[in-house]
This record gives sequence, structure tokens and C-alpha cells, in this order.
Amino acid sequence: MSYEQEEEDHYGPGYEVGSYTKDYNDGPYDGESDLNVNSNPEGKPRILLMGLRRSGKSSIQKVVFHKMSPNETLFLESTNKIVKDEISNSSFVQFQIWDFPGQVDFFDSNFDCEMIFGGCGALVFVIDAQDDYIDALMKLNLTVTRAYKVNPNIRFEVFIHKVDGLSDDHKIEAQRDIHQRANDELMEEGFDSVNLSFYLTSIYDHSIFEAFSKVVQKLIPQLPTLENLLNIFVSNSGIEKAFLFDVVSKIYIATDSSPVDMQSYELCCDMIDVVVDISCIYGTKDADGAAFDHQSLSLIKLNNSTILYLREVNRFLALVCILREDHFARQGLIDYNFVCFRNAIQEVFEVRMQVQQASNNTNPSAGSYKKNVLQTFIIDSNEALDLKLVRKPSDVENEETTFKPEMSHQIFGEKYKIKFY
Ligand SMILES: Nc1nc2c(ncn2[C@@H]2O[C@H](COP(=O)(O)OP(=O)(O)OP(=O)(O)O)[C@@H](O)[C@H]2O)c(=O)[nH]1
Repeated sequence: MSYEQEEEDHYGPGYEVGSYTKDYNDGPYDGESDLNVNSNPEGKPRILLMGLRRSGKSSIQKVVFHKMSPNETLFLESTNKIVKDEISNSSFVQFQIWDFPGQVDFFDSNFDCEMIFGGCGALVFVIDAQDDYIDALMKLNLTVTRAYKVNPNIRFEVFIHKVDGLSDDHKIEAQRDIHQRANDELMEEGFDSVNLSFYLTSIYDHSIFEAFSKVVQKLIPQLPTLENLLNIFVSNSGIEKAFLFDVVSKIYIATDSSPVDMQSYELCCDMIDVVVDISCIYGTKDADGAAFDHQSLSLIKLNNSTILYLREVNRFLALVCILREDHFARQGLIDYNFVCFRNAIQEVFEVRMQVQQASNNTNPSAGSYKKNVLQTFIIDSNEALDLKLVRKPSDVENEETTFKPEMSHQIFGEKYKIKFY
């Protein structure tokens, strides 16, 4: 089964708004019965959205993953239960987001820290920068220390949110102040090794997508490989910047190593919108009715001698590049390099699929899976060895002088096993 087929199972045809996520509410939060760790059987990373009431958690989730327009969030009702949202819109971008009610109380006996923080990949803590943030900092400290004790591998991401209402100076001052106070408090309590990452965000511009891109990237184990591939592609094709986008969410799952500036990111996001919108209106739709398919390719020339170049990588991912017009004279080279790049990405997916299949075929318990994977690295020492008796120089090349040992326990032990052969 190809990974595309598997994806289809998760993800209905087309890219209609709101069609890609499965939003399910589990009823009012009533503690353990409501939150079962087995609800995450595929081991998809979990991202928790926490923060005080009205800090903007649900708005972030709706705008980034459900295409809600920012103005509509004004009418969102307060969340009073944990809302779990499964994001399965690309092979790489697969995770669950749990949106917590602002008033969640860690000291409530119903709140099962072990279970909630145990299987969590990242914890996004949202602070309303337009409000007095002293209470939020206290809650941040409490949340981080609780979560860290349960699971020291969680990545802590702090969104200093609603910065659209602040002047540039005010933004920087707020970030500096929050950063300092949050870290000082953690140090005082002896949590020196906790690392908090800070982002200035707003749902009214692309900053929230950029911040979420970085949060998600940290959960993608293949990120270094993808970045490497992008670096090779960019440096051999005269491209200034390249982003590998998840088309539906417009989260970039990887980029080359040159610094990301917001303007380039916004341009590339807008390009995806233009391409998908124009394809929806004028494109010939395939059997699935998808606006983005294997033929999706677009070129936009800007009036500053810059070119935006988009190519489909697979059903869910697009490569969007920014390059100077004179470098595009060698389009053949860029196209060729792109094909190599796409094939390499395909291989990354295939390896991932194999690992997933191996894990599905075995007993779901982690121990047995590990055992099965390890098994593939163990070989019989009699099989692995070739001995050769050399009497004269020509014997080195002569296959007939090679033979397998009848026993090798003197070197490899009674079990005749070689590990990691
Ligand atoms: N100016 C501005 N307002 C925002 C932003 N994000 C969210 N809001 C507004 O903040 C208000 C609260 O947003 P919610 O998403 O309901 O907040 P919440 O944290 O989920 O609240 P609870 O469910 O009560 O915990 C809404 O009126 C949003 O429109 C932002 O980036 N800028």
C-alpha cells in the first residue's frame, strides 16, 4: 500500500474548507473516563493548547486548522471541556491538538497529569499580551513545572498572543519582560534545564502560521533530512529561499537553512491561496475533485525581478521557491533538480511507511515492537562468516577456497548470534 493510499483513508477527497480535520468533542470534561490515552493508538504526537480563559486558544486552532476567518473568532464560545482535534492532512503533519478550557485546575483530582502530559509532544501556552499577564505567568509556571515532572521531553512553546494591538516597541518590551520573568521563576524553583521558546503571534497576520510551523517542525523526526534535501536543492538550482508546505494548513514543514523572513513566508502562503483558488475555478478537477494534484505547477513573476515557483511534491505537500528572474533562465536544471528532490522525499515517506507497517504488524505493545525491529539486526554467526584458506596469492581471488564455518561459538558465544550485523 502506498502512503498516498493510506492517507486517503484518513482524509476524504478534495480540499474543501473544514474537510480535513475530524473535530470531535468528547463531552463535558469529567476526568479520567473522558481522557483515555488509548485514544492515541497510532502514537501521533499530541499538542496541548493551554492558557488562561479568553487568551485565544480556540481561535488559534480554528484559524490555523479550520480556515476560520479571524473576525469570526469574536463569536467563539468559551471552551468548557477538552476538545480533541485530529490533524491528519499530510503524511508528515499528523498529530492531535487538545484545546483545554482556560479554567482547568491541575489540583483537581480528576485531572490526570500522568496521562495528559505523558504522551504529549509539545505544550503551547498562550498568553494574552493585551491583558495584564501576571496571572498568566503564574499559570505558565505551574503548568510547566507540573508537566516537566511528568514528562521532561515535552517541548514548551509560549505564544505571546494578540500582539496585533501593540506597537513594535511594546511588542519587544512585552517579549523581553515575559521571557525574563518566566525563566527567572523557573530558575528560582530549580528547573534550570527547562527550555521555553517564545513567539509573538496574532491570528490577524501570518505570525500564527509561522509559529505553529515551528512547533510542528520540532515534532517531525525527519526534519534534518528534509532540511538537508532542501539545502542541496536550493544550492544547486540558484534558488534564494524554498519552503516545503503542507498545502491545506499552510504550515511549512521544512525550509532551507537561510533565515526565514516574514515577507517571504507571506508571499509563499499567498501564492498557495492563489494557485488553489484559480485551480478551483478554472482547473479540470480529477476524480477526487481536488484542486491540488500531481499537475499543480505555477510560476508568478513579480515586478521586482523575482519569481515565485510552486511545484506539487505529493498529494499534500508543495514546494514553493523564491528566486531571481535571471536564475530562472536555467529552468531545465531547476526542473531536473526538482524531480530528484521529489524522488528523495518519496523515499523518506517510504521508509516511514515501512516503519509504521512494521509497528502495525507487531503486537502494539512497545516492548514487542522494539524486539521485532531488533530481530532484523540479528544474524546467525555461522551464516555471517566466510573463511578462506590462502596458500598462494591466487587463492585470494579464488571463490573455491572460501567456506562457511561449522562452528563459531568460540568467538560469538553459545547462541551463535551477531547483533547489528
Ligand atoms: N486582537 C486579537 N484578538 C484575538 C486574537 N486571538 C483571539 N482573539 C480574540 O480573543 C477572544 C477569546 O478567544 P478564544 O479563542 O475564545 O479564547 P480561549 O482561550 O479559547 O478561551 P476559553 O475557551 O475561555 O479558554 C475572541 O474574541 C477572539 O476573537 C488575536 O490574535 N488578536
